[in-house]
Amino acid sequence: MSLPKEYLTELNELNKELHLKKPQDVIQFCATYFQNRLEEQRKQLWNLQPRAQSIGLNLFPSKHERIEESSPLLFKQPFTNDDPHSRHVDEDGDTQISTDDPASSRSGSSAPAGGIFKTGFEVGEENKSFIANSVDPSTPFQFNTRRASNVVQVNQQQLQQHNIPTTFNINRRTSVSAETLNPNGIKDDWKPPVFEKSPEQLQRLSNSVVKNFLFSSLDQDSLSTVIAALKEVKLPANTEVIKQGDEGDYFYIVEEGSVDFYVNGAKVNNSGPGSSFGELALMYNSPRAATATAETDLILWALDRLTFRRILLAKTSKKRQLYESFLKEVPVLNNLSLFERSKLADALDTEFFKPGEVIIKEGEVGENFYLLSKGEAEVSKESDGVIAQLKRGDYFGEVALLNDLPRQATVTAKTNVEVATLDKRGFQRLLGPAVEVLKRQDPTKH
Ligand SMILES: Nc1ncnc2c1ncn2[C@@H]1O[C@@H]2COP(=O)(O)O[C@H]2[C@H]1O
Ligand SMILES: Nc1ncnc2c1ncn2[C@@H]1O[C@@H]2COP(=O)(O)O[C@H]2[C@H]1O
Repeated sequence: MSLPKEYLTELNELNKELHLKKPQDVIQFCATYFQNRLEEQRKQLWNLQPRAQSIGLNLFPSKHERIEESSPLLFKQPFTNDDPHSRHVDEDGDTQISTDDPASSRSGSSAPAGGIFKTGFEVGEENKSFIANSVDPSTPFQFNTRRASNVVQVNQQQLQQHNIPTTFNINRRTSVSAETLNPNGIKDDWKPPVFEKSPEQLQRLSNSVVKNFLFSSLDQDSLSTVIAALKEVKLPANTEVIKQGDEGDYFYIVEEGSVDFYVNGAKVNNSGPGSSFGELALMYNSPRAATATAETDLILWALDRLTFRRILLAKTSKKRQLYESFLKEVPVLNNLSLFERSKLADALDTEFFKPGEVIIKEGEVGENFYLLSKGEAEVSKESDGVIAQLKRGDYFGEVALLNDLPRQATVTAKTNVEVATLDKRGFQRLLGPAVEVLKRQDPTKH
């Protein structure tokens, strides 16, 4: 009998990790590995809550929701007394299920978090009788909702339609502890991993990986931390390194070989030595945006999610963070994918203008495209006077670049103005589907 695909995926991932880390205590390793997977999944589920709510589901029933005697405990993690899925008795003696809202702090049990296996497999007396009741994950999907009558049947098609992964055991009650959802998703007692490296590996790292642009802005301490946390991964050609839709675990830098990227089965990209990939899911806590497959044998350096977020992301992608939310507000960029938007953010520069300053002058050669991020500006023509007003989220300077013409109008700051600028090359390469929209909306043709 063959196992369901999701099980095989989990086991393959574990296998990959075992090969990478070759732990001495295999059982402890597997236990910790699955504990971390579980936390990640719950977090992912939390991110899906808005989408689930849009189809009438609540993945996080209220913390104080009473258990109906007839309702079974939907998922059991039998390792700690502090199990967020367990029943516990609250001050006024009521039995409750703890489904802590991840946005609020951990509450309920006063027992210290046991942590997997730290308690020697203690199972709270209260919990024991429920373990047997855990729902078989192979049963049809059921979400428990907040409503009284309570169980909503959701078929796989509906989940897929709304892009909610069907791979996890949706039958369980989910909980994300506050610990896993602090702003960076980083535990306070977090310590970066350290992978010992031979002089030969260090030499290779200093010849190649450290030259990746992401490392250039790291101070010496951060650089040492990241280098220690990198682990070498050698993979044969045709290996799937990342699968579209999966959760993000590692960020990769290519030392040798080349990688193909596929979105919905179509090849969209290829990258070689010195490049990096796998950052999007880690930055945005989103599912993997593409499948990455080894075109040739590969030597990669992998950086775990937490070190990536805490060190690399914190120090290097200020610009992405700065522009991330603004770019979402720009109507003309609505159709850009997350990938396109973040590449665009990387390429933007910021310029400031005082009231009355000319940003673009009619008749001059056009070099930049502009997105107005702060303030107000006006467009005028010598022949017609003021013809348009611009505010946050508006763009200008596209006409000259699209048509290879001199500037068709003057743009002047009315207040203090901040603009994000994109040079001609970036304009041609990075605006993707937005270019068609810009052409359609050409103000000189209306
Ligand atoms: N066109 C593309 N769209 C999305 N991701 C891409 C593309 N080309 C390369 N990638 C990389 O593929 C990675 C897949 O995992 P992530 O979504 O974490 O990050 C993604 C990017 O680093
Ligand atoms: N009616 C208009 N005619 C010309 N340019 C306009 C008009 N309205 C807005 N603009 C913007 O003003 C910009 C001046 O520089 P560009 O010609 O490159 O691109 C132009 C447009 O982005």
